[in-house]
Amino acid sequence: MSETENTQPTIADLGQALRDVDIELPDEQVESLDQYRAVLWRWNEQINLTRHTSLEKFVNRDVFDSLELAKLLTQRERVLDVGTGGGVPGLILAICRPDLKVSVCESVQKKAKVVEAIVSELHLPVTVYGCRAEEVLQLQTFDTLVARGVAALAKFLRWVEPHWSSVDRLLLIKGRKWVEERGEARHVGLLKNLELRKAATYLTPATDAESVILSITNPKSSLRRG
Ligand SMILES: C[S@@+](CC[C@H](N)C(=O)[O-])C[C@H]1O[C@@H](n2cnc3c(N)ncnc32)[C@H](O)[C@@H]1O
Repeated sequence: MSETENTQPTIADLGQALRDVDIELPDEQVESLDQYRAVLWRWNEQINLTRHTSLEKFVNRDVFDSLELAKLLTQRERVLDVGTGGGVPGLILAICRPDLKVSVCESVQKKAKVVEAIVSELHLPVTVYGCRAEEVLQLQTFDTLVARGVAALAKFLRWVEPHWSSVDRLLLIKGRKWVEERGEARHVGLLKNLELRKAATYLTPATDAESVILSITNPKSSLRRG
């Protein structure tokens, strides 16, 4: 049976879809992920939060990307997901890495309210900010900012530029255009005082599209780990 937006997958289906891409998670995390998927898809009928409305895309894109990020996060990091949309990667990180202190921000109020409702329904220990990341960084400090699909590198770096004292590093999920984006950011001098490295490269299951996770730090940031 092909999956469409109207099918109702079961938790057994999700467990199998995860195993198909070699993801093994404790049963309770699979259960929470499945609850998240169900609630997200329910809200998605009212407000556009995700285009990934098949189990395959949920696993191969959303869960897979989030777990690639999770591999780069150390125990108990304070993480801010910038532009979380429907909660990716922030809510998936909160489910699969309960040691992390996860916050998410979303500048579109309607979306942020839905994410708040999802967090509350799933009893996730996640702080939701219904505002722009730049505003959150005026109030709070974080070890790592994570983001997927939010802005081109130069734009993102402009947002963070005045706030490096509030953040230790950025971990940004990017597709194949990352080299072009790095060129643009370099061209306008935004990478001059920063260290950028490719922290991970992986192929998205089924499509085999290459993704990278860029790690960007500011050696002068007062939060830098020793
Ligand atoms: C394309 S969606 C990606 C959502 C999610 N990260 C994902 O990968 O499915 C980008 C989201 O970032 C939000 N956004 C854009 N700029 C932002 C900012 N400066 N601070 C917080 N959210 C922002 C948008 O409202 C939008 O919901």
